[in-house]
Amino acid sequence: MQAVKLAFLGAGNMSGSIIGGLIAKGVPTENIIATRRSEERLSELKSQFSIITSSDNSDAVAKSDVVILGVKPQMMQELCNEIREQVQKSKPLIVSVAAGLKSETLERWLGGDVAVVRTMPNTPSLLGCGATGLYANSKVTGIQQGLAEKLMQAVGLALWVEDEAQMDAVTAVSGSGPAYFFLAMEALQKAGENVGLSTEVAEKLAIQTALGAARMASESEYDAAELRRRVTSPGGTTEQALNTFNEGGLTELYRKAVQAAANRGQELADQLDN
Ligand SMILES: NC(=O)C1=CN([C@@H]2O[C@H](COP(=O)(O)OP(=O)(O)OC[C@H]3O[C@@H](n4cnc5c(N)ncnc54)[C@H](OP(=O)(O)O)[C@@H]3O)[C@@H](O)[C@H]2O)C=CC1
Ligand SMILES: O=C(O)[C@@H]1CCC=N1
Repeated sequence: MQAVKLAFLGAGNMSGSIIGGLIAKGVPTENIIATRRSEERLSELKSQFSIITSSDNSDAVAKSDVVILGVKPQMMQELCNEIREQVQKSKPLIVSVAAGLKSETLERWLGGDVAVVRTMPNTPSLLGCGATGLYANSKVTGIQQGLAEKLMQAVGLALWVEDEAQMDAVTAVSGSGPAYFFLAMEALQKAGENVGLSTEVAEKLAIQTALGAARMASESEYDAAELRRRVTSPGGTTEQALNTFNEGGLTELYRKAVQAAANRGQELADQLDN
């Protein structure tokens, strides 16, 4: 990754998280160009990361080996129109982080015969704790595939899917997933306040408990179900809480929520593909 020139087009929340994660891993800041339309936000990015910033997307493409498309799905066709000519000239590897949009659609918007890796990262990439699903179209060479994998591995876990349709499932589980856990922390904090804790104490306990549970699930030889059982004393306090979650249909609620997110990915693809 050290010598690879990277362009992040549309460097907002998601791309900013990847950029931060890459810099923390030692990727040279002079090899990273980030674009946005807002000059104010560009100077914020420059002062935050000391990277090269620009509002000229085509010029950023011309100077890069790998181009990360980081705009919202609804803005993607406009961006592709803007960079198509340069992409056809210099043929960089295109990496999309957009939800829903299929690699075939992106390739067509970019004029055809373009190597596209569709990815679905998440914002914990900022801390090197990301989780990214990747899918490569048929134009991606082995070397480019390795490059995309290294890029995402630098900021966390990177897993390839063989069937592009699974990218909507990845989006629904890990792309959107951090928000589910943030919501759980918010809810646990509020519930803690309800049983008498101060906001500050409830917040700290909720966050540390989430961190501890995630680390245990990740590092322990036991799976989450066994770890859960080990907290749950028969006739004890946890059992009462878990019974309440079960009565409220928490597992079914997760199923529905993840299904709704996956459906939305598909819907976005159908709406935007033209
Ligand atoms: N947020 C998340 O957790 C995740 C997001 N994603 C995907 O990442 C993509 C971006 O999401 P997110 O980072 O949240 O969105 P943001 O709005 O934070 O970032 C996108 C940025 O793109 C810039 N932009 C829009 N059009 C252009 C253009 N033509 N040229 C240059 N810059 C442009 C905008 O900045 P300005 O107005 O200054 O131009 C905008 O802030 C989406 O496709 C989403 O599906 C994927 C995984 C997780
Ligand atoms: O909410 C979204 O559409 C994007 C994709 C995954 C996370 N954020």
